[in-house]
Amino acid sequence: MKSVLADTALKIKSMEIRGAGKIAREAASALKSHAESLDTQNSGNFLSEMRTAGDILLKTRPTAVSLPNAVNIILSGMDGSDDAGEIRAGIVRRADSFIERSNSAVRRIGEIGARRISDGDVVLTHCNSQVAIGCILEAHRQGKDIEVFATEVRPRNQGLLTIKSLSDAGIKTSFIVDSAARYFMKDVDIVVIGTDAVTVNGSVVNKIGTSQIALAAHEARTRVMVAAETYKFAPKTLTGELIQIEERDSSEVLSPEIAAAMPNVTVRNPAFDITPAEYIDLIVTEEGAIPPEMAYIIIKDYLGWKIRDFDNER
Ligand SMILES: O=P(O)(O)OC[C@H]1O[C@H](OP(=O)(O)O)[C@H](O)[C@@H]1O
Repeated sequence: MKSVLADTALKIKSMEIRGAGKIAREAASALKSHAESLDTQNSGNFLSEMRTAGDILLKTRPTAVSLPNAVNIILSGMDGSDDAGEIRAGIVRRADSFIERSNSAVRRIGEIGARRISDGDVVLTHCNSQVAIGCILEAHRQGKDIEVFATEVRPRNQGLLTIKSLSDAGIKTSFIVDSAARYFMKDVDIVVIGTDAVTVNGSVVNKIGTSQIALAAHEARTRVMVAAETYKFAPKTLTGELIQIEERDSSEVLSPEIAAAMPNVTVRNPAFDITPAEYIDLIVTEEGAIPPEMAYIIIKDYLGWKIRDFDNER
């Protein structure tokens, strides 16, 4: 039988488990199960098994920083004890607390973000972000009469998940192809999106196509609001490290049979792009709404990362 950890890693890689927040919570849960399943009493073996488990999860998808942040939160502090039982209990405690804090952050962001959506607004969203949709659903729940444009999100069509949630909630929704975003931007009051990573300079890494939408929004003077739990802020960008943009398999875009007939064609399939801070009005976190320029403060003062924390990684 496959272990929960191996199963979760596989599901994250294949995108059966997807969405930056969910990836982080499922990784936390898998680390907890793994810790509970290890029957070794030797603390050295226990630590090394857990570090290997963390590495397996980290190798699944490279962009969403919620994943390394979750792994780091759960595995940090393991070295403080030489009692395997105590280490296990610490991991279980931190995993439970991470999952609880994540769920409550999603709810809190929904409440804060909904205040920025007014009665009568037309909202555009891209991809399938639980937190971004949470803001839209909460605005609707408050009785605001809103309408949504939701993009298709080629090649994985996450837009289908989004329109299902919006439709189930009774929200009037227009489903559009990704390339129609600029065409409709004149009708949109606010773009509401999620993120996989926020860098120290306030850039937002999100599903491919986001930066084009933000550019069109900027041109049309339409506001862009990003919903982001604080564990989506990328500490290593403090050291100048860049976020790795995942490039997924070409078969997601073009079937191998069709591709085989065109040997001179290469499919490029980046899953994310980067939207600079100047195209973003506001980032809504569970700690409140902030301008993107405050990302540095979130990473350094709120999350408590210091540049010397990375000294031994040089
Ligand atoms: O955490 P939440 O807000 O749900 O999702 C955040 C982001 O994660 C998704 O990535 P993918 O579909 O896993 O590649 C999308 O880019 C989405 O905007």
